[in-house]
Amino acid sequence: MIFILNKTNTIANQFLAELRDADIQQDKTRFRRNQEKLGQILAYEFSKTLKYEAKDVQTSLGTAIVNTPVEQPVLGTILRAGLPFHQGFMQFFDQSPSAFITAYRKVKRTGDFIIQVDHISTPNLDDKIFILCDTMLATGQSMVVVCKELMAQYKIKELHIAAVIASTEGVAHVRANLPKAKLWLCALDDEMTSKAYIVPGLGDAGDLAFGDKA
Ligand SMILES: O=P(O)(O)OC[C@H]1O[C@H](OP(=O)(O)OP(=O)(O)O)[C@H](O)[C@@H]1O
Ligand SMILES: O=c1cc[nH]c(=O)[nH]1
Repeated sequence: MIFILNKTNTIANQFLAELRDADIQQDKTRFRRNQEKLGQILAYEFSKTLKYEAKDVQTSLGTAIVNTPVEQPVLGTILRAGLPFHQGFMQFFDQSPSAFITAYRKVKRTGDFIIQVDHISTPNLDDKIFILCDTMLATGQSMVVVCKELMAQYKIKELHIAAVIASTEGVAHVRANLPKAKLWLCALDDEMTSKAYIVPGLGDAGDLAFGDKA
């Protein structure tokens, strides 16, 4: 299953346009805030797939019957670029626990890279619905390495992967290696540079949100 937000004309496209815009994205607060908004919107779309049960809510005048989710998903993100997008998910799933993973591209002398996972801090994911949020899904290698590491430790009930922008190559890599994962994207781009940056993409998500790395 793959859901792509910008296939439908909604206000989300304005946030996505601002996020990609090389001038507007110089405003770091707005850059992070637009990712939060897109995280909120995808969280809302995702929430339509949860199971709901009727709950009695006592108002000051009577009893309202409200359908509420049976369970909250566990959220997760890969530091550091994914933080604002994850924050958006957290604002809607505001009772969910979260997992944080440190992973980065370790470039070899040949120019190729491997994904180095340094640290995982997570609640128990056994029998949980888990949504891993990361801003960019470029080669898809970070997502696959991190998910495989978590799946080796836990029996995840449902795996969902959310990204603001994905490349077609990254989506193919995820599908080949994590066939049961469901994908939630804001946009899907066709190209990548030789250094595996998505084109047109938005540039370096981590640096734009938090500043250049030393
Ligand atoms: O699909 P992949 O090819 O594995 O690339 C995706 C990774 O790149 C981005 O992080 P970034 O490189 O901007 O790192 P940062 O969070 O440390 O800034 C993004 O948030 C992913 O974690
Ligand atoms: O396009 C890309 C690819 C990886 N990381 C980014 O920040 N941008």
